[in-house]
Amino acid sequence: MDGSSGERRLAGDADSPADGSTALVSTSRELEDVSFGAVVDTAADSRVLWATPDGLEVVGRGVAARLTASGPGRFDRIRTRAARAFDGLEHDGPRVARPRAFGGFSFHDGHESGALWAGFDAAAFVVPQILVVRHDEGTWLTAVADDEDAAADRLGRWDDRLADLPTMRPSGTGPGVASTRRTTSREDWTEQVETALERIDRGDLTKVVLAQSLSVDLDGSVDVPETLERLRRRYPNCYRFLIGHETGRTFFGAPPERLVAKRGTRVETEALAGSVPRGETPEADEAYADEMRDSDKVRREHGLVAEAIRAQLEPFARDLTVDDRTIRRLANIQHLQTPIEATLEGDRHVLELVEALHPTPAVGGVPPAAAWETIRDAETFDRGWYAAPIGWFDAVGDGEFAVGLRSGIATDETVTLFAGSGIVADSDPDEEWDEVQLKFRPILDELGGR
Ligand SMILES: C=C(O[C@H]1C=CC=C(C(=O)O)[C@@H]1O)C(=O)O
Repeated sequence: MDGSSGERRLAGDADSPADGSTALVSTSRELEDVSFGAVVDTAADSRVLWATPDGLEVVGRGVAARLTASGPGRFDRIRTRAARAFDGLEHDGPRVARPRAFGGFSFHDGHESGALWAGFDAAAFVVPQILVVRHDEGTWLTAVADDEDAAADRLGRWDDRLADLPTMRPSGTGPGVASTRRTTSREDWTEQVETALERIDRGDLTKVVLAQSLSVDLDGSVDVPETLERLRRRYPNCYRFLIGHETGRTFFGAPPERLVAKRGTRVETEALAGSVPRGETPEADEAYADEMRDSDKVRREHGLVAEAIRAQLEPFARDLTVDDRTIRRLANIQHLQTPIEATLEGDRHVLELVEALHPTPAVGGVPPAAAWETIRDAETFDRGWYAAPIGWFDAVGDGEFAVGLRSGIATDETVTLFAGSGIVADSDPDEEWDEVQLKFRPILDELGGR
């Protein structure tokens, strides 16, 4: 943080401004290029990185406003607090460089940030003091502060600071993996899957996504921005995110799955569920894809997700289109994907859609209550923010959220990874085990020092 102004904290149960302050002011300037990793690499303060497959990249530092909430009303409370934080906001710059609140939610609303997730509340967003945004419209630096002079001053100081940073930064190699520890043994996993299958057999449950975590001790410090840069090269059609907390913990990942994107009344989402590996040859690749398309089990698993998203979105929509299923190919895995688009009936905040959609049965299950109960009974680790909505929203309630998959939480020399898979009737515990291991690979490979 540059220390010239305090943060505005909007938390607790009172919805009055915490500091009685006036509106936020923001100002932008176009930049020559800058290395995004370099902007967030050594920060000990709050830092965020957000990048989408369509090429938007944003990094942020410091806290102009912090919004936190807990419990079942957390989506609503964040919205109320955001309205106060953004009330009267004056932005001098292009739309792409406007202030946005970045952050996310925990998977469960009853989340309490224990040791692993220290600093990560059940809902937490920051409006950064400094944003660097890159899109087709160029690269922009934005400063946010409590008044015009402070914003202009911050902009000037960061412009000078960025001029000293490299425009290219080597993406390096991973620190190397010293050892890994599982929270779920193979025996425990088999038992968890079999218990879920019994519930499915009894008719209490149709689908549940069970997960595992893998704790990785490294040979040296992890550089999360560098790791994300390497993930960008291997997984260019995935999101990338980093949420770095002052506690020194950083949640990061390269998820393939969009939860929702909203601009005005246009909404885009997708069902992404069903997985097979990549083949060694184009023929083997296609054979796996065919196997997935033809599998009754995968079709059921996927269909439940598409149907739940359609049903959740319908009450908000004037029209809604469920497109044809396609195969989504990532470097190490293939998924079944159904794009879903809608036009909203009226003016909505993206967080209303996030609340309606989370968790989709791609990460939760059907029916939701029985799936949540099964997850709580089965899992021996704290999901925290894994598989939960991660993204941003702006002053008018537009925004974009990914599902926090293919993710991990890092401290200096450890990273805890998370991955899961959908269990439906006919699931085989051994095949589901293999699928989970495949989903650990993207980050594990980049940590391994290949
Ligand atoms: C739960 C995860 O993946 C979800 C997304 C795509 C495919 C999935 C599957 O085939 O089970 C999962 O629903 C994860 O990556 O941890």
